[in-house]
Amino acid sequence: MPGLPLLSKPSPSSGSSSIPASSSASSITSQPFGSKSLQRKRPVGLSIAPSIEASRAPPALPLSGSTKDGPSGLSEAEKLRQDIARLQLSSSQSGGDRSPDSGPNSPSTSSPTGQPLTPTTLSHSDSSSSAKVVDKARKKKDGTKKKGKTDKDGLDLVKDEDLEILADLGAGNGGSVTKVWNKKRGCIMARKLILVDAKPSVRKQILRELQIMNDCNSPYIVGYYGCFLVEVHVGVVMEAMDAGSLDDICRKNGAIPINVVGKVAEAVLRGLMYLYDVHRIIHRDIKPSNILANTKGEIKICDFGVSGELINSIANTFVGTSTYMSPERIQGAPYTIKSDVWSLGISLIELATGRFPFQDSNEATDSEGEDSDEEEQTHDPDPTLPVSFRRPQLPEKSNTTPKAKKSKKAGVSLGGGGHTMSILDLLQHIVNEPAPRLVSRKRKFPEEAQLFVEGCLDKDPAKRSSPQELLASEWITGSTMTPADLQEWAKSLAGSTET
Ligand SMILES: Nc1ncnc2c1ncn2[C@@H]1O[C@H](COP(=O)(O)OP(=O)(O)OP(=O)(O)O)[C@@H](O)[C@H]1O
Repeated sequence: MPGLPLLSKPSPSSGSSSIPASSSASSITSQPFGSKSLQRKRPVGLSIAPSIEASRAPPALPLSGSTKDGPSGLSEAEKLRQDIARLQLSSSQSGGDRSPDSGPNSPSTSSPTGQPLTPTTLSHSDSSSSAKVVDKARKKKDGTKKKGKTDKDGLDLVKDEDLEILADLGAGNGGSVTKVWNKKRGCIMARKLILVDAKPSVRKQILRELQIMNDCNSPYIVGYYGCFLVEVHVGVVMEAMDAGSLDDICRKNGAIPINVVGKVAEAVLRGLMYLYDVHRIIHRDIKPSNILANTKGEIKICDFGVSGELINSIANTFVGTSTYMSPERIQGAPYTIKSDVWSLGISLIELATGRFPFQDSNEATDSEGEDSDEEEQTHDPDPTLPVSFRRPQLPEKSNTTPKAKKSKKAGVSLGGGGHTMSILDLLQHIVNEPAPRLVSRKRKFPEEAQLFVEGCLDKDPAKRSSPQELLASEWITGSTMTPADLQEWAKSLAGSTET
């Protein structure tokens, strides 16, 4: 971004705006990413958008603590209540697409004991079916009337009192996710509870996510069934993906087979293209924890909290900063769909090798699953290149682990606080050093897969492959993996939530 101040690592006493007031020298040196190699070789001349720092979220202000503001005299909490009510209404009006047996976004139709209630078929790997879905969604956007059930009987309005809690599924920066049984519909769903911050910017972000989820209908996007307010939380009810997120899968099972990773790549690209073509949005937070799988063999993306609308753009603000972020995003250049392509490339290396690519090969941990490559070297093996950076250890993730812990292990989010310097170091590395590659000392990856990842990770976004080009690549078109194979893989995973 032109005119940005250069970012050098300031000392705590420098008074630079790059360092939060609470940072201390010890907190800087104790950061997990603060590798020796970095201290030896400090990149110079790097410009990182100052808004990365601005993205560090202030503490949440609960609804009850909100004050009246604005000319309307309504408190932010009241505005949120009204917005949620409007969204509930629009969800129920589009309820025909959300009944349990209504296609790609159908919820998991097993009883809590695992007995299937309504069998569904797998169709997403068929590209023509994807085109039809895009077409359908486009018509929907154009105002074509939807078929199906309306909310006459209130069936489609998901209410908290209809949900029986079965198990914890995980926790993120935004809230916790629980597996629930919808007594009224007789099916399993996932409920995410987000602590409401009454600040307008946060309210806007939550509503943006809900609106996007509400508008989406794609086999590559996690289905959405409704939202409601519960005390100081917004409850979001969505499709339960019973094999969990890919970061969990990787953590429990080690590296994912490369042919499955190819299918992950295809599903994510189709999801991104759906968002872009139909809704004019870019995801902006592609990473393994936002890619979910189920035992039907489906792979879908979720988490639109930081998705940016291309029209009426908020695209130059930094939100959702993470280590999956592309070099141009780190430097404050405008977001494009190619930034998501970069994040996909980094995610694919992580899934295929079982390790985050920016990790010092000497510091691999044994907590990455038995299949992980302890001797992994995902960077160019040329010894003259700088040593890559260490990712913090990945302890076994408990479903009840608070996000604070998860942030610490992953060290990926500036929003979590406490990792600012180390992550800035990593961001500098991403900008200044060669991109990682899909290589392994232990495994031989197909050349087509390596070329695909190389296409994702060109540091110049103009030269980076587009989703269309990637979908047409040999790795994707030449895949021999069938939907049944994918289903078999998903069913074989340890820890699927319905076993
Ligand atoms: N629809 C779902 N079905 C099954 N599991 C889910 C679902 N949504 C989320 N999860 C699980 O809950 C975890 C937390 O999800 P959440 O979206 O709150 O945060 P995250 O994506 O892990 O992290 P961040 O907040 O940094 O994006 C996920 O990692 C995943 O394991």
